[in-house]
Amino acid sequence: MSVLRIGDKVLITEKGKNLYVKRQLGWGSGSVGFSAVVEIENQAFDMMPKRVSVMEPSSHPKRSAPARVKVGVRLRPYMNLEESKQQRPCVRGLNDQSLEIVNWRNQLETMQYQFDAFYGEDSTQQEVYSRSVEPILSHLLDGQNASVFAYGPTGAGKTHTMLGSPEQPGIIPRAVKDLFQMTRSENSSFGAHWNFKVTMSYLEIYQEKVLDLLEPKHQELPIREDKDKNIFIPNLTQKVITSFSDFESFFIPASQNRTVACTKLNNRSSRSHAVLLIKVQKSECFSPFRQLTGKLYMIDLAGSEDNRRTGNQGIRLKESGAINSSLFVLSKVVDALNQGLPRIPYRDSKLTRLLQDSLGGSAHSVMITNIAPGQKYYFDTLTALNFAAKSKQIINKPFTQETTQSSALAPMKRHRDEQEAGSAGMQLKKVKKDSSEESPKATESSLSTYLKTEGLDSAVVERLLNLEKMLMKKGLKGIPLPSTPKQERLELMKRVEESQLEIQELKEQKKKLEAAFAVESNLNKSHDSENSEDIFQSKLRPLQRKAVLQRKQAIVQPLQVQNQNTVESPLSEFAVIKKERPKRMVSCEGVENETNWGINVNADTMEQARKNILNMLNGGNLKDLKSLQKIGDKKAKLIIGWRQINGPFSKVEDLQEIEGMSAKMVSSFLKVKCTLRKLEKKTFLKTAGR
Ligand SMILES: Nc1ncnc2c1ncn2[C@@H]1O[C@H](COP(=O)(O)OP(=O)(O)OP(=O)(O)O)[C@@H](O)[C@H]1O
Repeated sequence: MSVLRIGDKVLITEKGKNLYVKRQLGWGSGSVGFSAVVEIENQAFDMMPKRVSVMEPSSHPKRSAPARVKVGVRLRPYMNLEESKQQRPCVRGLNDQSLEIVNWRNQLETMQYQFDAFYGEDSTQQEVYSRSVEPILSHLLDGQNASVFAYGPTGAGKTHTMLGSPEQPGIIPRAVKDLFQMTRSENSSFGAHWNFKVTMSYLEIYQEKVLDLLEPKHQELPIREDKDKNIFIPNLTQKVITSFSDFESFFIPASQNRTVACTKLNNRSSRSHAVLLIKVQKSECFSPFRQLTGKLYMIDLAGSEDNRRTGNQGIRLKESGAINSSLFVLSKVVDALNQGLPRIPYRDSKLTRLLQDSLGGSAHSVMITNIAPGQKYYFDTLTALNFAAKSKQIINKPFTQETTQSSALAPMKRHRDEQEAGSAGMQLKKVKKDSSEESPKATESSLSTYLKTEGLDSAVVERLLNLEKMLMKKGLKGIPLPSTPKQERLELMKRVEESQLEIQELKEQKKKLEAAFAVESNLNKSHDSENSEDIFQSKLRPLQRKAVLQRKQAIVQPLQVQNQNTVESPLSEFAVIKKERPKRMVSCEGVENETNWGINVNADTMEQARKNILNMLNGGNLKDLKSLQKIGDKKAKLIIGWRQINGPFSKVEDLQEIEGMSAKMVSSFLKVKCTLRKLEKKTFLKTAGR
């Protein structure tokens, strides 16, 4: 291999495959060596995972050239004159790509670094933006991801670079403005060929918690990964924005939610990493109805902090610990990527998990490393420069996120997208729907919730009926189809059909049950009002008839009285008579007994009993009521409760209005069988004792 010079374009072909070359380079006195990627000439990534549309295989899968992480270094000016007079800067720019810093081991030497861009103290916001950021924005409209992040020690100018001020707007406002401009000009040059939908989300990672800045919630949000290894945050608020002023209306108040505090090194020091996500969805208006989705992450990292100098204590110290440890993991990730390790520790911190796509992932990434000029920042600056030098070796593998919709569904989906993008007044509702879109698996939440509860017996009828009502109201065609993959959509349709069948079956079952219930209650009435002979004419089977009879007899089975034809009850309301025809009885144990006794209740007695029971129902206390047969504590309380709400019972039948009181039970009161039994005992015992 021949000797290469910096900037040389290298292309080594091995068995028809292109490779790219890394080599060790040294600058200046040669005291520091670090590696740099000389150049990448590609076509070399044939083995890259091929993204296939989840809706329908795209006819034009697009792969992009591998893209190295681009690194720019920005040197902040001295912030006050005093400081600049007292200290000599420790860093010096050499040209628009390189700089040098004094070697602390040997004051006579400097260490030189080369990056994609170097921005000196006098650099403007516009310069940083147009050189480092603007070139990657076009990838978004091609359905690729991009990310820009500011890294560096506390107080070095990260927030200034990313956000800036109204007078000196930073990367974020400039990029958003340009994105809208780009969508407009794309349509003006190609006619209204594409429909654009732009959304934004904004979050912070504070003490290892992901928090929504657009709609702050109390709990942290989880980070998830879908089967295609895309990172997403379920339930993160997503706002549809149609203009830059729309963006500002959400972003400015949300920025106030970010955790900022005063430290010795910065009056407004960011205590969290802030991540702004802008998603651009581009849907083709005509066949083949392609849909391209590009995401732009703009990240203002919290600065690394040397707590001997920040003076941090208490909560500030805790925050600082979280910031430093996540930045430490970030540097481990970069090391692992550079060493080609099989395991990259993305999962070791929330920050690296979110940056997974930006470092070693699919995004076109730009890192702006901010450094400060003062001597007191020397070691922070050195650390930051070394991190930046390592990062620029990372190769990302961008791809185009393209799907093709079937022509039948595309206009429907487009219509829905247009509605969503067009009506600013619906933002809140949209957010909920849109946030779930972050997950390619998630579908319209209401429908999927419905499907999940489908199996529940108690709720199923009501839910199915609601669905049916909805279908009746709108008709299947009226329901906007969820933005799900085709297969999932077909499944949903199938389940709706099944649900309708189930509704039908349930309705039929309900009818049958109602009919059966009606028969049973008629039967009960007839049992209670007619004499036992009628039972034999009923539709009951012989064994059942026998059992009913026996039950009846068992209840009225008299006591120890024998050899008496009639015994007058001392209360004289009840006449206990001896039946002419002995009846056979089967006891519970199945032993046949014979008894001669039954009770006949005359009409007057019945009327009297009715009054007595009514009096007891209206005036009886808990204990009195419990003395009635089959009335336990619960039912007695219910009777008292009913009385308190509805006033006195006007007739004994009112009891049926109480839950658990059947017509049969009421009827048994009327026949006074239960009371009889108690009275009989007393009476006959007394009589027998006479
Ligand atoms: N290039 C610049 N030109 C003018 N002022 C700057 C520049 N860079 C930073 N500043 C100023 O320096 C101060 C610190 O900057 P900034 O808050 O952006 O630092 P930071 O790196 O975000 O700090 P932290 O990590 O603590 O949040 C601010 O007052 C900012 O306005």
